[in-house]
Amino acid sequence: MTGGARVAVVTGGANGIGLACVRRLSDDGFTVVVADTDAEAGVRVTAEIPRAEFVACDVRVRQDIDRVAGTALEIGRGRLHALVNNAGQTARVRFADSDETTWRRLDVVNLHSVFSFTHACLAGLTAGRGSVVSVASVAGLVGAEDLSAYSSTKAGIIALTRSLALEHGEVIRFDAVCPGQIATRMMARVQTDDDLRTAVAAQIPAGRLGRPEEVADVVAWLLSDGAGYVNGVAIAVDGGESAGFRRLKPGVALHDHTPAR
Ligand SMILES: NC(=O)C1=CN([C@@H]2O[C@H](COP(=O)(O)OP(=O)(O)OC[C@H]3O[C@@H](n4cnc5c(N)ncnc54)[C@H](O)[C@@H]3O)[C@@H](O)[C@H]2O)C=CC1
Ligand SMILES: O=Cc1ccc(S(=O)(=O)O)cc1
Repeated sequence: MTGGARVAVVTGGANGIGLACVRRLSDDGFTVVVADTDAEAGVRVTAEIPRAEFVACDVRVRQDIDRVAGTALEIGRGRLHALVNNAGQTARVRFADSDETTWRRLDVVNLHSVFSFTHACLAGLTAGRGSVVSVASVAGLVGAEDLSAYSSTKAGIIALTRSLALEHGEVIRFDAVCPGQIATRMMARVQTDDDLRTAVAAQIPAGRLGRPEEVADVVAWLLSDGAGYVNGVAIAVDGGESAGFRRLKPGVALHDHTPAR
């Protein structure tokens, strides 16, 4: 890169995984524009993290998105180097009990926002030969019981990522990360309920929930020159949870083993 600041935009960057990405990208020398609805946390981010600038933004609102893109392009003098589409919400509900409102909310916040933000930033990313990482989920790689609306939006993010990699691969790289169970407020119940946490940890080969910083490390790598030939991938960051079936209990196999004769 020649001259000027390297500029990144992180949506949902005021808390959780997004906040860890903002910290990490700031450490890597980026000026980071943080787009989030949480103004209280956003003000803290600006005060505490060098080169971080908060812009109040609801990712459902196109005018808000254009304001964020405008701020980033002003800082980067027309060039944008990184976009992290991270803002997301969840809804835990049986499919039979789910309703239009829930499906529309998750569709607009989780998936449509990736279209809107990427579209608003496309010219700047082209000028800056930038890269985009979108935060999907392992729930978008496999299914997830009681999370049908959520997992559908995350599968959509992965398909959109791959399609954009095909359309723009000579200039912009598009990748996705697929976190497993990460200790943020989205996972508040798992963190406060000891029995639940033990049960969840038993499903994960790593034996524990992930940390937001462990997702941010992979996001930062995907945005770096070290990943310059990586495009259109969806990387699970899940302690091995999506690798396959586990034993039900330590020492108890999933099936009886009948030795071959
Ligand atoms: N925590 C986990 O275990 C996992 C999280 N993810 C994904 O990671 C991303 C980040 O999640 P977490 O950090 O866990 O959640 P979080 O709830 O800690 O943080 C989400 C951030 O997004 C912001 N946000 C929500 N709706 C917004 C909107 N309409 N406009 C602007 N900002 C908005 C919130 O204010 C918050 O700052 C989400 O896309 C989530 O689906 C994926 C897999 C697992
Ligand atoms: O992406 C993984 C994920 C996200 C949310 C939830 S829940 O809504 O807290 O159950 C579970 C897994």
